[in-house]
Amino acid sequence: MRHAHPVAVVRAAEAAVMARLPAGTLMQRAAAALAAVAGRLLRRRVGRVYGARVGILVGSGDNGGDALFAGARLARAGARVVAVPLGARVHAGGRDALTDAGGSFGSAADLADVDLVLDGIVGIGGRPGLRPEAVAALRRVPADATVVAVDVPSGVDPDTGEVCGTAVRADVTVTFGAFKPGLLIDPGAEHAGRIEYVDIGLGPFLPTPWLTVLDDEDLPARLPRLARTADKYQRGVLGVVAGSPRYTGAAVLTVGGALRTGIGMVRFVGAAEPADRVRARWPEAVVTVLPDDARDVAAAGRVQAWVVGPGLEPDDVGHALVAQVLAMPVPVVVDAGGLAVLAADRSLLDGRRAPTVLTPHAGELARLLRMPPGGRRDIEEHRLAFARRAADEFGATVLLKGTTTCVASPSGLVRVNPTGTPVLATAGSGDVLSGVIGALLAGGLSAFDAASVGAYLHGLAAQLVSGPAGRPISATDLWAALPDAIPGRPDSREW
Ligand SMILES: NC(=O)C1=CN([C@@H]2O[C@H](COP(=O)(O)OP(=O)(O)OC[C@H]3O[C@@H](n4cnc5c(N)ncnc54)[C@H](O)[C@@H]3O)[C@@H](O)[C@H]2O)[C@@H](O)CC1
Ligand SMILES: Nc1ncnc2c1ncn2[C@@H]1O[C@H](COP(=O)(O)OP(=O)(O)O)[C@@H](O)[C@H]1O
Ligand SMILES: [K+]
Repeated sequence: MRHAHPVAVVRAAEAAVMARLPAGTLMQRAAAALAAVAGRLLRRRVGRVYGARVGILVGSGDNGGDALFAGARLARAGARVVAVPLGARVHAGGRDALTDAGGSFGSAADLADVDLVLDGIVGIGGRPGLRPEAVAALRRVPADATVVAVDVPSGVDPDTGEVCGTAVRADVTVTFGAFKPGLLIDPGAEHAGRIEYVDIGLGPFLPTPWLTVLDDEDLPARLPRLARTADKYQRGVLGVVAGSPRYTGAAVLTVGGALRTGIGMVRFVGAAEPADRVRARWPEAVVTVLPDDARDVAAAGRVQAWVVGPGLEPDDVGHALVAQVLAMPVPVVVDAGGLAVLAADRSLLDGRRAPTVLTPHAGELARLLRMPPGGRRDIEEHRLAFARRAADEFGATVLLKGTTTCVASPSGLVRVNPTGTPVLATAGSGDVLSGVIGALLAGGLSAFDAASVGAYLHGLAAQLVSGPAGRPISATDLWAALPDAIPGRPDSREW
């Protein structure tokens, strides 16, 4: 699992480590690692470091210092290094090291033929937005040069991933001591490129993180345990209230997502038209057709969790369905039409004790939070903050969909999903996701694990089926890929 820490926490840890070490030690650790990564990239690009051309964009702080010391190491290895100062000052030690090693200082015009650029404009001390001279220098960097951001791509807010105006777009970001939230969340994540984490010894001084990213190896221990003696009820039963005469496909997609994640049983409850479709596609689902007034969802039988909302119309019938489901003392995933019902009547969450997972995209969250026009954009630019705010306000786990899916718990924890891919931006893929999360909830996972593991598996399934070239997929393709996305490790699953 990867952890991220905000700037204030990183600074405090750095101060604690620096108090125990000779001055400059941390910067030398950072610069050595940075030079190693840059050297590797140069060898891949031009075959060697000797004679390669390196540009350094140097701001006035320690971020520029890191870049200059790394540049000195590259110059000693024979690279032709030119530094372009962009601030009022230049880190004095770094400046001397570079010139002693044979590097030079120049202007933005000297960047015209560089193979690789180190972005040392600003790091964790940067305020969002770059100054005009930095923007002008960036324009002089050849389009095909390899760009390596030092600690953070300059212009990206390290705590939030926000970008205001121009920001560096890096191929690789070499980050020191801890991941910063802004490297993991779009738009910052997109600017960071591949992230190389460098351990500079802050670990013992960092607190328990509130922001984490799951990795493949975290999954087996976080999946429902499949006991050798399990029967279908012990594995878990999911109730699905989805679809309407107008949106029949959502019901089929959601049920498919749940069945393919692995579950004891799915009970589908809905109107005649989606019910017929579900029965036809998924004979294994147990289907209850509701009368037109949608009374008595609970009569369908006992379940360990519900999904309510995909393809539901937010009319009186939709309201009655969501109200009945949320009144039951089991975990519930609310998606799509269910979120529209909630946006109009937030009192449906009053008095709920069992866990609730809300799965809005930015537009749905803007309506849930009753934001003025433009709210959707605001959310997309501040994804982390809004996911946390919504989780706090609704007392629910909130999975904010989109380019970087963020899962926030009411206790303030966040997991950022690393497996998302834009091929998922296709109608119906969200319906499949709600089924996946529902199955994990019914299997006994906590709301936070079910939502974050669900997003992880959903993204991985999309990657598997679409392949490295990002071939287009449709939502039903995810069904076939889901079992392959779920790691089966006998030792962790009690076979
Ligand atoms: N503190 C430490 O122990 C370590 C810090 N390291 C490096 O030091 C960096 C932090 O250094 P600093 O605290 O000096 O801060 P930065 O170098 O990130 O930036 C601060 C300087 O940039 C200027 N600035 C801020 N926003 C700007 C903007 N939008 N456009 C142009 N200039 C802007 C400020 O006036 C200030 O002079 C880290 O990101 C990392 O690269 C590493 O050497 C590892 C150890
Ligand atoms: N650019 C993107 N990168 C990664 N994932 C994306 C992107 N755009 C959308 N997604 C994912 O695709 C799914 C779309 O869900 P949703 O908006 O509910 O669509 P629908 O309602 O049509 O099923 C979500 O899981 C979302 O996070
Ligand atoms: K930087």
